[in-house]
Amino acid sequence: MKITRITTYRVPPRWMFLKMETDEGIVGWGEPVIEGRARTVEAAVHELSEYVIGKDPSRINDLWQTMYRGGFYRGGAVFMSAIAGIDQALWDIKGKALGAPVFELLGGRVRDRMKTYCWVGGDRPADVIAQIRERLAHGFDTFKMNGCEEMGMIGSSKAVDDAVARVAEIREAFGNTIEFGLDFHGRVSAPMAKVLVKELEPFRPLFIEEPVLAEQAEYYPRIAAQTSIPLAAGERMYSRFEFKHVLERGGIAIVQPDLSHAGGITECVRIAAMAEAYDVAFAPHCPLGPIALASCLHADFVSWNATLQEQSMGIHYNRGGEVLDYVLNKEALALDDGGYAKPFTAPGLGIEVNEELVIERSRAAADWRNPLWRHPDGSVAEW
Ligand SMILES: O=C(O)C(=O)C[C@@H](O)[C@H](O)CO
Ligand SMILES: [Mg+2]
Repeated sequence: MKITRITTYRVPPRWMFLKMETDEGIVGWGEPVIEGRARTVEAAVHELSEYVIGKDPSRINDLWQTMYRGGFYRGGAVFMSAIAGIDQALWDIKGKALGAPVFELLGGRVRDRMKTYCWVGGDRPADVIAQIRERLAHGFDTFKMNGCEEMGMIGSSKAVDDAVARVAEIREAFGNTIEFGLDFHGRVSAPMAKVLVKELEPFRPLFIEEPVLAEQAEYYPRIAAQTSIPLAAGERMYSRFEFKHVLERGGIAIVQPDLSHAGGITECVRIAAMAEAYDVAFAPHCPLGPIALASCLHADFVSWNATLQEQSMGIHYNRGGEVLDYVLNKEALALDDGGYAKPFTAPGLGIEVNEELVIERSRAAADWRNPLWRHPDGSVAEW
């Protein structure tokens, strides 16, 4: 079998799908994207396709290594996202060619179902009580929200008190009947992370995500030393070679690589295995579309230390497009009571992409951009 063509489709709300065709008629789908830089990743996909077109799609490992090492320069968000989408499509093709779901090709399932969580609260966390109630009614009991709004390097007591009050209100309303993670989203400086974590300790959030920016990873062990709250990070780390330093230094209890940013299924299953060796949990980041989510779930089903899966149904970013819009066999991504995903039964990634809708919506796909926030003094604020 040979790969004959790679086509990319930028689609609302902010995703990109990749269609990989072969000379035997088997088609694979991937989701290479950096939210807000879709066109850049698209260019990288088509540059990397020079290594892929005409090749045997069954040789995933060699194609992966060729894309990663072949261009001398390597790593980073753009190229690792481009590799990720191509990798996902290769696994989709392999599964379809062999008539097996991808998790079977990776050694089979370690679990019968996978726990997922959903977002509440939006960019500026608000109305979280009402949104938790609404999601509870649909069977979810595990949530994530932004921990704060903009935060100065040395933030105000009001900003700290607002963050703590929101969490106190949640615990007041729901006690321990729900779990929730707090995403600091890179908005919090190292000094302020120490302040916030101390104030949040009594409310026991399930985890604190990106307690500081990935480029401040040396603070993870120092922050971990002052709190019992598990720290999570990984959405802005792009390969085993970045995660190894974090795992060696310690401090992170949950790694959250994104299957569409960190080299795809091939790389993220390896990252999960590395994390397991350090007794660190695996909880893939996935605020994206159905192909990314399916890829995550295959990695979850074969990774013993997979604990929680992010999924973006109903997330505040999904304007103009939702996860199941682009899936014909929607039941494949149906979440049972408690937000559990069940194993795929169809071969490959296990979802049937609605290609007609993808093509239609790609025709007028706006270029999504994240907001550019500024502090009161006019300086750029981390979003
Ligand atoms: O889902 C998460 O954990 C996030 O931090 C959301 C962020 O990744 C945006 O998708 C960036 O565009
Ligand atoms: Mg996050």
